[in-house]
Amino acid sequence: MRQEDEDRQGQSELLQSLRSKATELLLREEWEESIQVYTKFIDLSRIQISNLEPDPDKFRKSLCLALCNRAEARARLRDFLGAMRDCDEALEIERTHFKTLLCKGKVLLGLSKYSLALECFKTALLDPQAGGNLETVTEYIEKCKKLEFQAKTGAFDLSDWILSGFRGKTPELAEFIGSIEIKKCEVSGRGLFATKNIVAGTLIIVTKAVATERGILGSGESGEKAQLIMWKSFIEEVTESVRKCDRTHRLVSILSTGKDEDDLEIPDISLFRPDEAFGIYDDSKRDLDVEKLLSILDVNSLVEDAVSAKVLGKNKEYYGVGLWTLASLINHSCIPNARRLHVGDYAIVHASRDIKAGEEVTFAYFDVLSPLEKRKEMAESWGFSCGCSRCKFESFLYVTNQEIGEFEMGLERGVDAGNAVHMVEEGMKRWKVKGKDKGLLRASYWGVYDEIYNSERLMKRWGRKIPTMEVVVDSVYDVIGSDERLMKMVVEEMKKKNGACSNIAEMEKIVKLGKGVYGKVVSKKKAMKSLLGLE
Ligand SMILES: C[S@@+](CC[C@H](N)C(=O)[O-])C[C@H]1O[C@@H](n2cnc3c(N)ncnc32)[C@H](O)[C@@H]1O
Repeated sequence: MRQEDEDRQGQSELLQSLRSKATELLLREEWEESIQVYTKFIDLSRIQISNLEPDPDKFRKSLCLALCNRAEARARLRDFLGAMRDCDEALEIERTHFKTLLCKGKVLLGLSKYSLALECFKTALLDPQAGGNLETVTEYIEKCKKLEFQAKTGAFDLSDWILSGFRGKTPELAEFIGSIEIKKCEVSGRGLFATKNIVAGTLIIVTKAVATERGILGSGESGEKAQLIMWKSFIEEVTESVRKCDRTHRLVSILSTGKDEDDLEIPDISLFRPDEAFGIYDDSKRDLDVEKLLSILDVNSLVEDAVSAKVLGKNKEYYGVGLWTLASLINHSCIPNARRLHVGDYAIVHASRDIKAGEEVTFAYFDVLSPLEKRKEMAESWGFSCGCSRCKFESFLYVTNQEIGEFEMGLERGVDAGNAVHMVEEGMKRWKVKGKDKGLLRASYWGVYDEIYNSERLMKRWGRKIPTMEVVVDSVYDVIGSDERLMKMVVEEMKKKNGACSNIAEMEKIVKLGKGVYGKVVSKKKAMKSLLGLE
């Protein structure tokens, strides 16, 4: 045998063994290792092709398949950009390579690029291999259409999942940006502002996490330790996502570190739209400033079971922390108008009461059904001093009315809740607190209102001297929007009076509160009733 032929045979055997090894690793789901072996195979194949072997087509075909398989492994490791590059190279070799088109479509779906994904799946149908996989491709096509519709309209429907008791897979959602823009905010840095009137319950954004981490926290020292471990993995995950994707890097580096907020850039909202996103192939890996990233995570990470959020599905059982870039531009207010709903890795931000065009969209970082001093402490632990109009109003009221301080001291000594509510209501007449502002103080002293309306004994004694629960709930809703505690109070009252059924006006009120807590995510009445705990 000639030396040349021997070399060729040697190369061919080497390629053969690399391919078998890589396939085996892929089947064993050892993604990193299979990528390494496929890379060796791909490099060697390229050399063979450029050496103008007698049968370059044979090499091209196997190169196409190897690229496709490496793309699959990269996608599993969430290296979407690497996967996209492999898919594109494979498709240059074979324009309608079925497996590659399927993989590219799935990657594009992962990047929330629904229309491009749809094109891929439609092209896949042209391949003869599609015949045996028609059902899979058709399912993907339907999914792309559904997500594209959600992304355009903001119409999401979780009814069936809710009615099934959250069984099965968590629904996949589209990313959606409603009628909002990013503007300079008077209070601090930038914020999100409504560009149109937004009705309570309307979805404002649906956004996928850069990273999330969940776990079960015990109490005491072990709980703290578990939280530290979770935080460490969360930081690693964010670092990884930022390192792998230039777009994520860009979006995360826009976020506030809590310092010099007034000098921050004001990005255009389109930067956050996945379909308009810049260079999905541009992954010029940047050095990460670790200190900056840690400050960003400190200021912007959100916990899923926060007071202004609800978690649906199995994640409810865990403590979860995550980073949602667009939601990170939402400021805190003690008179918030929005809330979050967490479904899988998505955060759904919706109006918790009507929002006027031009108004800033805000949610509560901490419990705003608390008195001013308590709120100040909580804001401080978040690293800022709250500049909202409610804090300004209440600070002024405290300075001008010494009585309020004395009343609060009485509360600390454990004054009877009925007496306390009566004192606040009478006090508001002397302090000239009128109209909507009454809701602010009722929200501040919600604890005693809650106690009295939940106690038959106290209601018998004080009921006639204080406003009705409905009046108080309405006035608190007007200023802080819907809240689970308001909703539950009205539901319980209705159940006490009429059993599970109610008159239309009461039911409408409960649904309004429910939409404010959960957002408009159901089309079926039964599903809303189940969320409200009425079924
Ligand atoms: C998650 S960021 C919110 C967006 C931020 N304003 C920006 O420009 O990126 C949280 C930071 O915003 C500021 N902030 C949010 N709500 C505030 C409020 N009610 N009063 C004062 N500062 C606030 C604080 O500096 C806080 O650390």
